[in-house]
Amino acid sequence: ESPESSAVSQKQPTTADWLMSQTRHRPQVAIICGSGLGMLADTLKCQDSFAYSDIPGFPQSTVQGHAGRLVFGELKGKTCVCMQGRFHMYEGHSLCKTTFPVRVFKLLGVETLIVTNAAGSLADSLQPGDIMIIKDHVNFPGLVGLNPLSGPNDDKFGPRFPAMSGCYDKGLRCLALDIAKQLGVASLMQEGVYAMVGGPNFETIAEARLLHRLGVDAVGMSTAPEVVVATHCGLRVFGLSLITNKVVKSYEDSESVNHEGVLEVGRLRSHTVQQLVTELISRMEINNNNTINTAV
Ligand SMILES: O=P(O)(O)O[C@@H]1C[C@H](O)[C@@H](CO)O1
Ligand SMILES: Nc1nc2[nH]cnc2c(=O)[nH]1
Repeated sequence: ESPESSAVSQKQPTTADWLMSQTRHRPQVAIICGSGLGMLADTLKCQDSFAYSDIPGFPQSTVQGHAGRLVFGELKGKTCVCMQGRFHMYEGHSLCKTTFPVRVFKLLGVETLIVTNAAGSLADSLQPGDIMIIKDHVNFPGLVGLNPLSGPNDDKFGPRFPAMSGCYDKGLRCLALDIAKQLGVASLMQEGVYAMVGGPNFETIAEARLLHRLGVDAVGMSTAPEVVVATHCGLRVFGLSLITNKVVKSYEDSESVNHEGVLEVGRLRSHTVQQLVTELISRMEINNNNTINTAV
């Protein structure tokens, strides 16, 4: 992955410069929309939007429910950029490509990254339609060396060996729980541990049981690499998983999960997720000192 990661990282400044030449917006917050959650971009005012296919250097989305558009706009006094569609490892992208936009966001001056995803629940306390605030993650591909930071370290962005404890900002997690209470949706929300697996197949029953025993609350196929790259370059991160299905853990259970069902739960909960994210952005503090020197 090394020669590719260097080639990919050389394109990020070009992409960021191109975007800055096309829009007046200078985003402070970036949002990555999970499967079926692309409507988060609809709340942005004074939008400038770009198809991924028109952005120099940008990878392309191939998954249903991921429109493939980057939307800039204003939300409650903050400037935001929203990815309507993310990149997954199972689409055949290398991990440095799946996380390409995160460093572009850093170069644009973004300070806070909000990641959202659709996930299956392993915890008995999480039902379809619930929203899990991500407290921590298990990056299964990362544990075996499939890591977007593999290859030469780019010191401009961060250190060779970044710490990952505390990568989901505690202040934002508390704020989100507070907002959930005010919105009257606290019963839908709890904190938990997300695990990323490679996909694209959903879990076998034996795999589901293994994840459950390991203390995983919800499982999906994304997010962890984005959070690793974001944490490496000093972005503050908030993450939430919309629980779209229960992962089948019993041989007696005849139910099975499918992508259409995942998208459907996204549609059903879109309003609540939108309200939560909007309030969070409205109430979060921004420092505005997040620039890095990209001159090499
Ligand atoms: O992009 P996310 O992580 O929300 O997408 C999840 C995982 C798979 O891509 C898909 C399965 O339905 O949803
Ligand atoms: N791996 C995985 N990803 C999902 N995304 C939405 N539901 C699921 C699930 O049950 N398993």
